Amino acid sequence: MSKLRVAVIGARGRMGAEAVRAVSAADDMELVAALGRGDPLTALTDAGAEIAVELTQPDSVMENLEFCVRHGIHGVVGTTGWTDGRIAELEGWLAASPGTGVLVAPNFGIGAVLTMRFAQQAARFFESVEIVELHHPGKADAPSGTAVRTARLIAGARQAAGLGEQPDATSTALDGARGASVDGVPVHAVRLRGLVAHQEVLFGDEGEIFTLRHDSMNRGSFMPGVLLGVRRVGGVPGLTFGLEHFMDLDG
Ligand SMILES: NC(=O)C1=CN([C@@H]2O[C@H](COP(=O)(O)OP(=O)(O)OC[C@H]3O[C@@H](n4cnc5c(N)ncnc54)[C@H](OP(=O)(O)O)[C@@H]3O)[C@@H](O)[C@H]2O)C=CC1
Ligand SMILES: O=C(O)C1=N[C@H](C(=O)O)C[C@H](O)C1
Repeated sequence: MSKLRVAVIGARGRMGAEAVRAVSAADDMELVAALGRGDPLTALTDAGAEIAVELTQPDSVMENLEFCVRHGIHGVVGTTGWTDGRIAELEGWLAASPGTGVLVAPNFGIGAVLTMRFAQQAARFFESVEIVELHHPGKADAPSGTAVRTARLIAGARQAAGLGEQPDATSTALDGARGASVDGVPVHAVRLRGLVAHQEVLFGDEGEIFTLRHDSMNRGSFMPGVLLGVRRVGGVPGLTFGLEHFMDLDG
């Protein structure tokens, strides 16, 4: 069987370097290009890349994806900073390139995907919920893409269950003390040397606290998810948002 021809964009970064190692070590994949900042995107077509793993920064990802989609190169995207406007733009490019697939995964960690699913399930049972995400100080964005996605899933589940706003007497709070509100869910971002990527979701109700916590101790933790995305994305045209769609979570 022929190997999947894979490129990594952002190959010299923390995640990109790990992805280069993981793809190179996978028996069913061939690393055909490894691009850093300043390298021309035409290196992807020159190398005959079928799938590009995109691990750059929010200010670079759109240009890279537009090139990939227009050239029929499937994308496996870990880069964060996704807004409704950006998703609509990406969907527009995909509509003009039928057969091309892009996976955008806010988090490739299997445990992080499960945390999001369990948080969505738990949301309707608790009056209060807050998210604390904790990352290394080199992280460009705050709050994390994972925290934003988790908050939106929780908010959707609360709304579907008919829950109203959470009780919160903020009138005396110092600016920022209650975190950022993502669809009504407070999100707190910690940046601390020594951390990699961590998240806690705290649910509270009368007399009980329910906490979900996930810890990525190193970036190798994201690689099984990246490789799963690479193997699956070519068979799923259009946009897939979230690695859970490539996992049999209910099986
Ligand atoms: N979905 C997931 O599971 C995960 C997602 N992430 C996300 O992935 C992204 C990368 O994270 P991380 O590796 O820590 O960040 P880094 O800053 O370590 O790496 C990003 C790399 O991309 C390079 N780069 C920037 N623009 C371009 C471009 N146009 N073409 C090619 N290379 C480019 C940067 O170069 P330069 O240094 O010159 O700017 C840098 O080497 C972030 O958005 C982060 O949030 C991170 C971990 C897990
Ligand atoms: O920048 C990181 O490190 C991470 N970014 C992603 C995010 O913003 O959610 C995934 C993970 O948290 C690590």
